[in-house]
Amino acid sequence: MSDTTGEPILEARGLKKYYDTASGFMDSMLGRSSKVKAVDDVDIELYEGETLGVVGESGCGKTTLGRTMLRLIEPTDGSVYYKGQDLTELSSSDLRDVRTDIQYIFQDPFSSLNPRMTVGDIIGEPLDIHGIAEGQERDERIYELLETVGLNASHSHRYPHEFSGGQRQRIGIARALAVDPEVIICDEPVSALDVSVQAQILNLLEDLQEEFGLSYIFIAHDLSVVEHISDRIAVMYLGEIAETGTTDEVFEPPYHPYAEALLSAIPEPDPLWDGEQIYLSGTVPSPIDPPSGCRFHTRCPRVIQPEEYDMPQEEWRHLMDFKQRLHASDDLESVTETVDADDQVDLNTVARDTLDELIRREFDLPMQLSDLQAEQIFSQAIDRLAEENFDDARALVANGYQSPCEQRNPELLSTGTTHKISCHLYDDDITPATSTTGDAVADD
Ligand SMILES: Nc1ncnc2c1ncn2[C@@H]1O[C@H](COP(=O)(O)OP(=O)(O)OP(=O)(O)O)[C@@H](O)[C@H]1O
Repeated sequence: MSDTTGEPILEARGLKKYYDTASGFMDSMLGRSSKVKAVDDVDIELYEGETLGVVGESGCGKTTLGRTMLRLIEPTDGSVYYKGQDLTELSSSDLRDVRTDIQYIFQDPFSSLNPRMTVGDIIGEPLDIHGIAEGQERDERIYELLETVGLNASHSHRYPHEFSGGQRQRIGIARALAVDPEVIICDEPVSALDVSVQAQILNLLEDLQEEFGLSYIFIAHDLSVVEHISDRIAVMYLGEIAETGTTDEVFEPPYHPYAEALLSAIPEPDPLWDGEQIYLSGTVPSPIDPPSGCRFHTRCPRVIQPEEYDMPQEEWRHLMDFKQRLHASDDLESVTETVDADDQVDLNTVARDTLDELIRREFDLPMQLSDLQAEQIFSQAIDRLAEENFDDARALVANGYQSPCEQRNPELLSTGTTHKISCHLYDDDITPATSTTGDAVADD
């Protein structure tokens, strides 16, 4: 178990990585580029001997965070401290020395090993690069490493294609161990493997941690993978940290609504979640133009209603979905894309009331919204859409249905000594229609 009272062994402060999407010289010259905000102002700490799980859906920036921390990718801004030393300020030769202390295990054991090298040379390469051992000593070290990760010394003469996925990941682990590191960043090391093999690799990593006193950052898209291996967890969403705390804190209320949804998606028979699975609207938005305010508001089941409204939470979520679809649509086909395909209505000649019904069906809204003011706005927006006046419909909905969550980015707020959540539900300045207390929020 880690000691989180001392200084972190590895720490990111205000770390940012914005990728430039300009595809060539002309794009750059003409200013035709935009920034992919893959990691956006992230603070995390890794303490000695602990495992920090970093979790989030595909595209949330986990790999970019892991690689930027080791400067395999250059950060755009911010600092990474290893034992107090800022890695972003090191020259490449000083950085090479530090790289023996911090190693990286890649997600895909199939592509991360050079197919033309023997296993012995793959594991021996870091020994050569860092001048750690040569000749007989090098061979012995390779045999020892192979045995440490559960393979045989005789495997050193074989090639990667002769091994299974789990065995290849063991080879990747042996290569990382060769330089006697202190920290290993494990980037989804088991997600390409069968479930039974996953457990073996996780056990191996845990055994190695104990034997060598290693500290891990363990990246995964699934909370169930990090549940047993992590001392602490950071949940990432669209380049930012949504929630962080000890594993127990993250697995218990109060929850960030995103973490809660990930938790509810853990397949049976995990006893930690006994509610229904929470389904999120849509997919992760583009990090080129992330949503305003809280980045999760476009999908959040608990997105806060304006104080003047009083309607069931699900209805409000569906109204927000309608608003977002309208924002991105220029024709009625896109607004009614699901029901339209079923009904084959001619939208060029559709009657206003039929359109009203189609849109309510598309967004699972009742024929009369629970809140009178919200209903009036909806009805006026349908009038405008029936006239194909998209601009006015969009403006009505944009002004009428505004969540406090869209207006400013929530801070990471402490809800316990080590537990932090970035969500306006826990922000005293904002009064949601539902209760603000953690347990009440989590249990309804
Ligand atoms: N070299 C690059 N150039 C431009 N955009 C990139 C680059 N690498 C990653 N991205 C984008 O940055 C965002 C974060 O990607 P990243 O791979 O870090 O996420 P992730 O959470 O690790 O996802 P996955 O689990 O799929 O690897 C994504 O939108 C991705 O498309």
